[in-house]
Amino acid sequence: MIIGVPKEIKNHEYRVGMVPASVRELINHGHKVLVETQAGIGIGFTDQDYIDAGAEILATAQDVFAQSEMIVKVKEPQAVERAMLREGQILFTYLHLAPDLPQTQDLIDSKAVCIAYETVTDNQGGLPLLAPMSEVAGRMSIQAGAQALEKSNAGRGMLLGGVPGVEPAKVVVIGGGMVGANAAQMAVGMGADVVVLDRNINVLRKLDAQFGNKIKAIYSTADALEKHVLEADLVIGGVLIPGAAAPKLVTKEHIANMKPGAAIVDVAIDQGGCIETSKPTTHADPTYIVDDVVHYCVANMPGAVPRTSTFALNNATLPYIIQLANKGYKQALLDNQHLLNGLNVINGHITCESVAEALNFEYVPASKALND
Ligand SMILES: NC(=O)C1=CN([C@@H]2O[C@H](COP(=O)(O)OP(=O)(O)OC[C@H]3O[C@@H](n4cnc5c(N)ncnc54)[C@H](O)[C@@H]3O)[C@@H](O)[C@H]2O)C=CC1
Ligand SMILES: CC(=O)C(=O)O
Ligand SMILES: [Mg+2]
Repeated sequence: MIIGVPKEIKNHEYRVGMVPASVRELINHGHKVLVETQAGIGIGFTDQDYIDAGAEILATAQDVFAQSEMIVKVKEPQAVERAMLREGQILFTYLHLAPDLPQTQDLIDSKAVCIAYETVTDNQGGLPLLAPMSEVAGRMSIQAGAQALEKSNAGRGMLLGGVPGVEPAKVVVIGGGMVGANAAQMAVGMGADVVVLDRNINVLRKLDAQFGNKIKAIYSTADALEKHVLEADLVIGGVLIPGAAAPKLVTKEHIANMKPGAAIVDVAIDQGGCIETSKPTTHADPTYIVDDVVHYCVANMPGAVPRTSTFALNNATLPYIIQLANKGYKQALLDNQHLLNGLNVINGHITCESVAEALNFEYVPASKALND
């Protein structure tokens, strides 16, 4: 198969779909890899590194899209990239379609085969291609939140861990999954007072086993959420209903009643955000203020640490890229139900039920759409 790796074009996005070591694996399986010039330069990989791994370098994204049977990316395709997709071409990347009607409509119109990293599943009930970036974003959320709390950023002027004789900040993490557990780990390490809310009791049990009495793991009722959010200095939004738009758990009334200078980091912003006042921001201008509360809502947080993130992402995606390349999309999807769960759009049909529901499109089961 001919596999194409364009340079990412989202704001301050330096990750790349494949590192040279992944290219070498594909070449060893007998495939051809086309890489856009300078695609990896943001993390120190030169064109020569890709050539040494067996890739061919192309001058433009247009060339890569035109000549490749499968495009491997990191972030959702931007409008100019969507315009280059064609019928039957495989697109393997994050999509986050539920809050993004224009992208969804363009992918439907393209008739491409669009497989989303974030809805691929595994045997343990996890999301193996989302997990590594959730680890990164969860850990980063505490750094970002600590900065947002600084006075010069309009925060309350609090140090997360306090100092001897002065209370630490209260960090409230909503959603105790991959993002939430990693945020809690960092917040505990910095000496904050940490509460994690989740509505899955097994998740709360797991957190209890991991952290003991270093955190409070609380069942997430509307009551508990309101109490802890109003007491918080820093709120981390890390909930997910796979594929679906995030539920708006923190309302604009909550925000208005939070402490002046408190901060929120809405990591779930890529699925629309779990805070009513959230709107996506970029690394170039990551925060804004609503009712004296500092909002950080960057939708590609791992892009800030692209070296760590690209390797972590590639470690997870490579086996699936190889399956798709070796077998072709139809056989690879039919052979692996977990990869099939990643199929969001094919041949103009929406095959992810939660995306169809969020955007009012007809849902066509993947097994049916594959044979259309
Ligand atoms: N902004 C960014 O750069 C990044 C964003 N993310 C996003 O972060 C979000 C979280 O991802 P993961 O931690 O991997 O998901 P996960 O599935 O591991 O955890 C989500 C948790 O939310 C809980 N939850 C769902 N509804 C809830 C509710 N109403 N109240 C309390 N808890 C609830 C679930 O029980 C689950 O434990 C996703 O939207 C993901 O796409 C992930 C990586 C990077
Ligand atoms: C998951 C995601 O949105 C990211 O890594 O940018
Ligand atoms: Mg206020």
